[in-house]
Amino acid sequence: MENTLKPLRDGESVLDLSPRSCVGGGVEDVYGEDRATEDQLVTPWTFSVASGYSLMRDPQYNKGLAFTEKERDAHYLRGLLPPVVSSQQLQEKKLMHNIRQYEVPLQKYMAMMDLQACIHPPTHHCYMILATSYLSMMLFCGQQERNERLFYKLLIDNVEELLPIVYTPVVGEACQKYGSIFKRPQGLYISLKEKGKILEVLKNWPERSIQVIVVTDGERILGLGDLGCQGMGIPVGKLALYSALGGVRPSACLPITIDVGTNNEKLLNDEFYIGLRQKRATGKEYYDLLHEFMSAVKQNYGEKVLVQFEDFANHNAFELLAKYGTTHLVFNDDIQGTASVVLAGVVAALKLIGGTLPEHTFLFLGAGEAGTGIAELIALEMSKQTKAPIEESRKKIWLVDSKGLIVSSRVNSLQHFKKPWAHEHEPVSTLIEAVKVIKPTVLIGSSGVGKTFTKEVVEAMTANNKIPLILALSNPTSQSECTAEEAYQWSEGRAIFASGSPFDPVEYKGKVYYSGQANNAYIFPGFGLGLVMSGAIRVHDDMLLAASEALAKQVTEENYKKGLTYPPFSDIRKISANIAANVAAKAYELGLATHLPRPQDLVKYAESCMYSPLYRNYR
Ligand SMILES: NC(=O)C1=CN([C@@H]2O[C@H](COP(=O)(O)OP(=O)(O)OC[C@H]3O[C@@H](n4cnc5c(N)ncnc54)[C@H](OP(=O)(O)O)[C@@H]3O)[C@@H](O)[C@H]2O)C=CC1
Ligand SMILES: CC(=O)C(=O)O
Ligand SMILES: [Mg+2]
Repeated sequence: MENTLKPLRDGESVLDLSPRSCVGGGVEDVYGEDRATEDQLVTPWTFSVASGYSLMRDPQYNKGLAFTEKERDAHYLRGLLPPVVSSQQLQEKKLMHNIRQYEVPLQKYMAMMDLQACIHPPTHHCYMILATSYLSMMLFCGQQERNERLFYKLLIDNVEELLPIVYTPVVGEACQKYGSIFKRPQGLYISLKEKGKILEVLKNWPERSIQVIVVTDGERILGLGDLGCQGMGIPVGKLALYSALGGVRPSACLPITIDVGTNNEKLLNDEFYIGLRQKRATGKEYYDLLHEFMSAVKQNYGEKVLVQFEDFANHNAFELLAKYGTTHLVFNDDIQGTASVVLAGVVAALKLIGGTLPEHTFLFLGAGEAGTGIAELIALEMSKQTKAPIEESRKKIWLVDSKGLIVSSRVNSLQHFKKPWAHEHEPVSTLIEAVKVIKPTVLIGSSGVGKTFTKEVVEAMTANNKIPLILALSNPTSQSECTAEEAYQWSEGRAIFASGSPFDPVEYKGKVYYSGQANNAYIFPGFGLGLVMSGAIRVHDDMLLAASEALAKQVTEENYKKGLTYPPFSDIRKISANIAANVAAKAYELGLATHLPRPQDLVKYAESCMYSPLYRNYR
């Protein structure tokens, strides 16, 4: 297609529709038409109110059968819809019924994705139609009726049923099969091919007011390893939760996958693979691309856009967080979000297992992002309580990696993030030995390897503790260190158990046991909302503690009676509002908030900021 539209400024896209006044007072020549000489071609375009067919095909505004009689008249919808006028509730009932008909979870995932908007057409009722590109987008997207508000209504109202579908565990399978199930693009793909042009690529995204970006490079997708470009399912899923659980407007959310290749041979040889067919770029080439990306993000969206790093491999994750933590509003969900959710669960569990946080001894299987991130936040909280130096608190926390217990004799060969945990101890090579010699009161799995909490390990925990606290954090379900059933059976019903991916209640010796879901999904939506609503410019560890404290406070007596250390996800909007308020309060206290003056009642303010999926009436 010949397109000679001349952007006004370097890299500025044709889809930038925000009207600007120019120095002389008129409207800016955004599309370069006034400046075009006679020999230059200009694309004819028109502003139009979305109506008729295009309104039905716009996922942000589509209501399907719920368009009212008045709207059908006003928006040229007569005849395009059958006569019945449905309510959103009835649409929801029908769709839930349809989704429940699918027996295969991946089919449910695909049905949900078919409903969700993936790319927002140009924003607002008033938008530009470029005949050629818009038509081709419509054809590309297929004829599926997409309806963003209905998607979020379903997810919010049926969160416990649908969370495992759009999030872990099913999203893991979706990523593994992404190439085969791929129908239309979701999110923004930035590959090595876009090197030097990332700012332009960002400008191709049709939304301008972005508040939260979730970005992955696909190298450590859940516990499934390197899925390359197919990791896109994760940012898409995380951002769906940002809107559904945390109330951040969907149009303000931008999922991004950075494709620097993959070392996954299976994908490289898969004819349906959607990413770059090359080995991963590393070193300078990798960091230069990431730097260009981070600079372009700040240039395009400003200082207050939140960038959430997700599922990067640990050899890059810690470095990126340290590097950009001082210049950007960044947050690593796997290191920091996980830490906050686990600390909350442990603090809440103290009511059931007894003792204070510093009185407990922790043993981790897995010393990567999640393991060391959690360990550090627990140590920080212990130190706040005891007023002892953090080095002292760390001594209560032990970690096992693939080579055994992390001890001082290994210090020289350890990655930097493991070094603070190299305590004085003789070498111990297995988890079971470590449980026997360290005698932890809390056992946390963050290894990404399933079935590693064996019967022997759980029995050893039970022998040492009246009520062992066992957290199997690895995702998806196939990678869980043990199942809920195993935890209750092997501990003879004594364990308090929570896991990264959900397990159904378990009946053991006539009693029903409920396990919680220790997943950062409790934290990041509310945490992000708190940052956005306060206009925070940096993330601080105390904000993670604030989020954790707010979550722990939401556990009720009724939850405790069931053995739960997390509140149910069905209350998540209320939980997120409380987390957001606590995080925002900390941002104001630390002088990191720019949204001034500080709202008096931050919980109410958080609630008032939250996106609602209810249909709007169109004039
Ligand atoms: N529930 C939740 O909210 C979250 C769950 N997770 C899950 O946690 C898991 C780990 O994630 P992350 O920390 O980022 O991954 P990393 O790759 O950073 O760390 C994995 C760690 O596990 C260790 N490990 C691997 N295999 C074994 C083994 N057989 N025995 C002992 N240790 C082993 C590795 O050892 P070595 O260093 O020697 O290679 C490494 O220390 C994933 O499954 C992920 O899905 C992550 C974030 C949030
Ligand atoms: C939950 C999550 O972030 C993970 O498993 O990576
Ligand atoms: Mg993750």
